[in-house]
Amino acid sequence: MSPPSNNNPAPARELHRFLGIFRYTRRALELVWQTSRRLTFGLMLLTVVAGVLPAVATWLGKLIVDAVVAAMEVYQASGEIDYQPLLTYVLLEALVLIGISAAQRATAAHQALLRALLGQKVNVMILEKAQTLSLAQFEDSEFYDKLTRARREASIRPLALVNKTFSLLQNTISLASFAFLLIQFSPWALLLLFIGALPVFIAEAKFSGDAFQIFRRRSPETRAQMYLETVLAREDSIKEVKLFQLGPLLLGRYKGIFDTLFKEDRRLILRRETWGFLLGLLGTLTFYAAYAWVVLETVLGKITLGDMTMYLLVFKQGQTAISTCLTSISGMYEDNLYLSNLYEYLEQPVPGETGRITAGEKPGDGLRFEGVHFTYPGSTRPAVQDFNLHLKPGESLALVGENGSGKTTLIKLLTRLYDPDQGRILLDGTDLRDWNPLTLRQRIGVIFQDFVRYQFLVGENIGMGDVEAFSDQERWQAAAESGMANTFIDKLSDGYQTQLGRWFKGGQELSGGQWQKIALSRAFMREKADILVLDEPTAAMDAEAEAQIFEYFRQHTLNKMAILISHRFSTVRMADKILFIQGGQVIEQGNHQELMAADGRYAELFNLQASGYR
Ligand SMILES: Nc1ncnc2c1ncn2[C@@H]1O[C@H](COP(=O)(O)OP(=O)(O)OP(=O)(O)O)[C@@H](O)[C@H]1O
Repeated sequence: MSPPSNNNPAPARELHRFLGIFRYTRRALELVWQTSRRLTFGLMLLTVVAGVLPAVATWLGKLIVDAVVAAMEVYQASGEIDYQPLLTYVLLEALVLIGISAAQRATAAHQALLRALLGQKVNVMILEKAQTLSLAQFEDSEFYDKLTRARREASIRPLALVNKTFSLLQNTISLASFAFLLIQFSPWALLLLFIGALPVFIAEAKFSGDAFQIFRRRSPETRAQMYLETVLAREDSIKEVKLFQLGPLLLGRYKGIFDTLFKEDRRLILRRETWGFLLGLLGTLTFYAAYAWVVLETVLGKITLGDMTMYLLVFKQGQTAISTCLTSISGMYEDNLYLSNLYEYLEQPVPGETGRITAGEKPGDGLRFEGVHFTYPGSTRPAVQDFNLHLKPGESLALVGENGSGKTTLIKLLTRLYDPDQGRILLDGTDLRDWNPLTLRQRIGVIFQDFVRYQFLVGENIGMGDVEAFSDQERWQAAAESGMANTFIDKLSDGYQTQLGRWFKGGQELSGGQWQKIALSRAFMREKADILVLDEPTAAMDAEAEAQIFEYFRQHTLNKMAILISHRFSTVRMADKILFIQGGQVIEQGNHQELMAADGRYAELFNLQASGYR
């Protein structure tokens, strides 16, 4: 926020801030217009019709009363009654009221259709944007807040804003037509109408601004509540919650957050409504002042009885129109504030992946890490330091080291989920940053330790490894054989067509090791990739299965580069090259024999594990 300046007094600044927030109205209108021109146009037309008709009805009311008075006079003088004009006016008024009701229904239908279309459009925009963002952005809690807020609120807000804009337009038209009628009584009456409404308007604007500030400020608490809801009611956490009896503890936290938020809400609601009532009283007082004035003028014979009914109605409806306008404006202000969040998210700068190279300068050179350093955003400790490596096609590499030593981070750098802070990574002699990101990703196949368990068919879960062969059943089977998943898949009720997971009807849950075999098969789908990485996806398998898988993996990757991360030294020993990593740095390297001969950390841990198996 800019510091207050002396020549810009506080109320002016407040007003500027208030008006500035309306800048999203135009964008919301554009969005709605792009969603459906026909529906938006229909809505506009209906708005104008619904805006004019109430004044017409009021005016017809006056004509009816005056015609009644005239007819009564004629009847008293001549004993005759002329029904014709009276019935015509009554019929006309009935038609106008039918018109108003039809316009209201049609508006509701247009709004409902637009809401559905717009909700879908905004959600797709949010999800498409998510595809362009970097992993770092997803891991940034502030950014994640923005995304959550955008998803939660924004799909309904644009239409709400447009509806309010139209309602404002409609009421302004009504108000103009009422003003046209009222000004014939007295311009002062018109002024009175507006002055009466002003205090409520100011209060509304202030309080809706406060409400949004609260909403924005408490976003971390709201997220904490959402998280607790997930933990308390999701299949993957409920096991622990039950067994550790965490329910009351977590529910207590959940309620605690609500109580704090509620106190703040209550204060705001009470202040808002009390001030609304007090300032609204001013409106009521002005109405009755006008009432007395109109009545007096009628008694003095300056206006007719029909005029009196009309002016009173105009004044009353005018007040309602003004207060609806004000509610619309303060609602629009609120919607605009929420939309600002959606646009902040949509306009989040996308990391520029500008590389175009599709073939390296030195084909066949393989992979090189040269003096690579990397620290995670927001962290002070480097996760990778001065890392050097050369891996040639046909070689296999194993990364070993304690938890948190930086192994996964190296893979994230290799796959460009992050870029190094210093140094560079080369593939076939060309910096990864110069490679076309799509070509690069096609050359790499990775299964992370937290691979995704897609709640899809078994075959599709494997097919995910190569989108071009997503539905290719023969390829699924070949990959499943390599990943050693075929034996248990054949025993499933629908084989490769079995639905996995518990989210959908008939879904079957697999064991941890079985899921890992599915993930491995997914890696084997990636036939075109020449760098294959397995980041501990075999931890849940028995040692024999893991050793078998790696043997198979090695045979299938003869001309490729294979990188595996494992805490099992019995498997690691098979690799051509082994790097022992500690604190993001290589402390020992060589093949198994060399490292054993060196008798360092590797040898120590290898012997420790081997003695465990004895
Ligand atoms: N997204 C992240 N943001 C910030 N720091 C991170 C992030 N991921 C990992 N780290 C930190 O970076 C360091 C290296 O983590 P990394 O995941 O690379 O370890 P690892 O060797 O793969 O461990 P493990 O054997 O447990 O899988 C750790 O200190 C960790 O706390």
